[in-house]
Amino acid sequence: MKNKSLTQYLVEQQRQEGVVSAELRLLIETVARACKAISHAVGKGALGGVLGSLDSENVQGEVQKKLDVLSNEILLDANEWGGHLAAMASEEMETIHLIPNRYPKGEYLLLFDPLDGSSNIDVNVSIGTIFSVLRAPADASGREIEERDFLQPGTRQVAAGYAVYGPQTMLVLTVGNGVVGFTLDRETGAWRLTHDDIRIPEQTAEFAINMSNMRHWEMPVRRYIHECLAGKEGPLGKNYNMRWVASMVADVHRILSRGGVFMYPRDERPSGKAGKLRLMYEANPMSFIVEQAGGVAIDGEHRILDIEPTALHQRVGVVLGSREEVERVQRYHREAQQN
Ligand SMILES: O=P(O)(O)OC[C@H]1O[C@](O)(COP(=O)(O)O)[C@@H](O)[C@@H]1O
Repeated sequence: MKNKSLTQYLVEQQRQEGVVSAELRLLIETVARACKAISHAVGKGALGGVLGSLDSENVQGEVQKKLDVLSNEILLDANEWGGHLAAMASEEMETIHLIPNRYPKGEYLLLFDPLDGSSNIDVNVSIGTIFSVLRAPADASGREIEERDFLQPGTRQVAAGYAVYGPQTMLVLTVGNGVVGFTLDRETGAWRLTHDDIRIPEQTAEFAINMSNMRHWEMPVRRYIHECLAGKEGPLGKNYNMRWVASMVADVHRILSRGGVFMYPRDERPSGKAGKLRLMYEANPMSFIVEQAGGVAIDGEHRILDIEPTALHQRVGVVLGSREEVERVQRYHREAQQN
C-alpha cells in the first residue's frame, strides 16, 4: 500500500481527530519544507561549501558553523510570510524574532534548534533540527509579542518534532496524538509515513551518556551508571550496552526506535548545575515526543514538561527514554535526598 504523505496525515488529524487546526497544519508543512531544504544543504557537504565554522559565536558562546547559520536562515525565511506565526525563537539568536509588519500574523509561536549536533557536521555523522510549537498567550493579541510570551511549560506545546539527517532523512512528529515518523523520498521530494505509532520499549539495556563528564555528574546518575557498568554481576542483573552519537536528535531517534535511556545530567559544579541542553527548544520538544511514545522525561527529579521556564535559553538536566530505567534514576534521586 502507498505510504501516506505528511499532508494526508495532517488532514486526517484535522478532520477526524480535531487536534490540528488549518493554521497548525500550514505551520508543520512549512517547517517540514524547510527541513527538506536543510537536508539538501547537509547532503551537499563540501561540494556546497557549507562545511566549517564562521568567526561568529551564538548566544551560548559556541562557535557557529556555517550550517548552523544557514539552517537558521532557512527556517526564518520559510516561516515569516505564511501568516501562521506570531513570532519565532532559535538557539542561534539571542532574542526572539518578530514577524515583520509587512506580513500577516498568526496565533502560534515556533521555537527551534536549527541544527543540533553541530560538532558532527564536518565529520559526516547524523545531525538534526528540533522544533516546538506553542500558542501565543491570549493576552498577547493586539500587542507586540515579547520574550515572556514564550516562557510556557512544555505541557502547553501543541506540536513538536525533529528531522534527522542521517543515512535517511526522517521527520518525527507529535501533535499530541502519538508519535509518527515520515521518511523523505529523495526522488519525489515527498515526506511519506513509514513509522506509524512509534512506542519506546519500557525496558532496555542500553544507555547514552558522555562518559568523559562522569566526575561532574550528580551522585544519583553516577550510582545508576556504575550499576549499569557492573553488568550481570551487579545489582541490575543484566549487561548494558553504551552508545553516544553526541547529536541529541540521533541519540533520541535510536531510543525511539529500539529503547534506551539518554542522559545529559545536571552536574555537581556550581557553574554546570543546570545541565547543558536547552529547555525550550531541545528538552521540551524531545520530552513531548518521548512521553507521547510511552517513555518518561525528567530533569533528574521532576518531569521536564512541568518546568516553568524563566529564560529563553535556560539549560536543564535531561534523563529520558524507557520508562523503567528513567524511573529508576528518579528513585535514586529521591533516595539520595532522604539520606
Ligand atoms: O559534546 P557533548 O558534550 O557530548 O554534547 C553533545 C550534546 O550537545 C548537543 O550537540 C547540543 O549542541 P548543539 O545544539 O550546539 O549542536 C546535543 O545534541 C548533544 O547531545
